[in-house]
Amino acid sequence: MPPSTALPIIDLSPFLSPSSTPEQKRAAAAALNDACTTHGFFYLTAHGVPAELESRVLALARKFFLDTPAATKAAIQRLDPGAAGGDGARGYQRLGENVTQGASDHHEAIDFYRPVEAEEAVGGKGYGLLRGPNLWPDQPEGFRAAFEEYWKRLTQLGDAVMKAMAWALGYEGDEDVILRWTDQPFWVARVIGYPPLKGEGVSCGVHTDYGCTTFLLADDTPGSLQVLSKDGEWLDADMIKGCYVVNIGDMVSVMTNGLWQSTKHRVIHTGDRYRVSVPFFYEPNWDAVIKPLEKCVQKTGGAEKYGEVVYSAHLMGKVSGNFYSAATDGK
Ligand SMILES: N=C(N)NCCCC[C@H](N)C(=O)O
Ligand SMILES: O=C(O)CCC(=O)C(=O)O
Ligand SMILES: [Fe+2]
Repeated sequence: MPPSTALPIIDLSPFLSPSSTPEQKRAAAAALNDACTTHGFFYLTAHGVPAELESRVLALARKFFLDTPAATKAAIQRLDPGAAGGDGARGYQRLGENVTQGASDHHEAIDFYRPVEAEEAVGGKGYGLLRGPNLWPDQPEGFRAAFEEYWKRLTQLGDAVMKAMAWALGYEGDEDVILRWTDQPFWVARVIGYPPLKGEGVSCGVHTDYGCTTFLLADDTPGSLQVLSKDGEWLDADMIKGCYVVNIGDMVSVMTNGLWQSTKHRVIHTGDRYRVSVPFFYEPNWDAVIKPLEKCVQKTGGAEKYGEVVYSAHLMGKVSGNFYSAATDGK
């Protein structure tokens, strides 16, 4: 079997449809449990997000990176917290500005987060980390409307997957034990452009995602995203038409007491095309205090392997180390 088909394809539509039976939900939840136990990565089919909307956001992302002037990108440049207009996290980041494991990533991107009531500006200038407004490009036409519509759909899909997780973990009659952590999900969305690597380097270094569930939509460039299997082998996770590549994040490792682990992955994009991807990260509430679920503790030997984790603290710890400082990198 070629490595690209090694990840399972699963259907969680019983959690999207109001007319499904408990049996259908149980079968879907069992497949999810399998996929999350074995890989932490899977393909999600029958997700109900319109293909037209998916093509539209991918095309707009490509246009933003390849067809807009440098000034359009500079106008929404990510700035360090405290700098005028900056919250350190939201906005455009130039090629090489994102850092993973101490090395520069060969991609450019715009990062967006769930909108929050902007904090008081720090010292009358900027915002605290992650507390500013999203920065929207004024081109291409229709960018904001399309992505807002897309993320609304993805938030609903994320809600459904959390329900499926609750069932899969034994909380069929008690979903709220988990859903209370995600009723105001502090989602993250990236719009990423990858010029091909020339020689050394990585497009995005090895990492795990931070929160609950990542839904990746990318163009059809093959052989870029790679997933580290439990036996230490890198598997290709190429896009399959009509499916998302889905993976679980660090907060799911905590909730499940390690029963399901967030899986390492990386992007190495060679070849001669410019690759575009638009991952949506469905995450816990900003102030969720995540801790191992009782039933998961029982299934994993009876001892808690993780203490309580405040999601915002985990996120800020990650984000604060993700960038070369815009103020000091001399550009
Ligand atoms: N919100 C999420 N999950 N973003 C993933 C970014 C991964 C790369 C980042 N430089 C890092 O080192 O984590
Ligand atoms: O672009 C991709 O294929 C994945 C990017 C990724 O892993 C991330 O941004 O967390
Ligand atoms: Fe990732």
